[in-house]
Amino acid sequence: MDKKTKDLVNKGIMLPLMEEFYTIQGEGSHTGTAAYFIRVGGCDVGCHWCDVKESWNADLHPPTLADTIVDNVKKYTNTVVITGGEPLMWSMDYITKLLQKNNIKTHIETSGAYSFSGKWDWFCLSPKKTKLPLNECYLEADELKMIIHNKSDFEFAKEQAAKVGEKCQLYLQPEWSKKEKMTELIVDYVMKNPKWKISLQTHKYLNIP
Ligand SMILES: C[S@@+](CC[C@H](N)C(=O)[O-])C[C@H]1O[C@@H](n2cnc3c(N)ncnc32)[C@H](O)[C@@H]1O
Ligand SMILES: Nc1nc2[nH]cc(C(=O)O)c2c(=O)[nH]1
Ligand code: SF4
Ligand SMILES: [Mg+2]
Repeated sequence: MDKKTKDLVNKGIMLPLMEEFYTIQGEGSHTGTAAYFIRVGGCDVGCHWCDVKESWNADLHPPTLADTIVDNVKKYTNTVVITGGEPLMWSMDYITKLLQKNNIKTHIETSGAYSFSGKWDWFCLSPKKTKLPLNECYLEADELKMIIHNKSDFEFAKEQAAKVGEKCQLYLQPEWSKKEKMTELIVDYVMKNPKWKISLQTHKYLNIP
């Protein structure tokens, strides 16, 4: 990467773009809502069950101007979900300001493991044991989405819920490869602990991106 491109990526004016697609938000609070997804490359949180490991190496994804991405979004809808990889590895200030200037609602999917940036209409925090969220990210969470891969993840979910604000919505989502067993446990847990709700990866059941 030349120096000029590197500089633009550092400022968030360009982002390593893995893919962009118009689909239905499959998870969490906005499940069922049409949204344009922007998947940014780069992540070193290292979840062994991650369903987009191809995103991890940022060098494999071409630096793309945020202005070009926003022009694409405008053709489709008024809600964007920025995901990854780990979007907060990059400055989200430039792209989110530009999106909001164009009356596009900005949603993020993040582990919260990197410093907060951006202006968000919806902040979905999905903490990981391997690299915990920074305190500044807990404060921003509108939605806490805990992935349940084994029984001990319920205890981790409880600990993480103690760190978010009162208005934050709480979700338990079965890890896809363990979904039969974990969904059953989550159903039982939610009935006993009704402040939690269940989130399913509905796009995978629908066979859409
Ligand atoms: C691929 S991640 C990208 C955003 C960010 N790195 C994060 O983890 O929040 C998007 C969402 O998918 C969830 N996820 C990833 N792999 C999953 C799996 N195998 N089963 C269920 N959810 C998964 C993550 O926890 C996160 O909420
Ligand atoms: N339809 C759909 N909904 C999603 N919600 C969160 C996703 C993600 O990978 O961040 C995702 C995704 O990849 N597809
Ligand atoms: S933090 Fe997100 S993108 Fe990174 S490995 Fe975990 S699930 Fe995958
Ligand atoms: Mg996904």
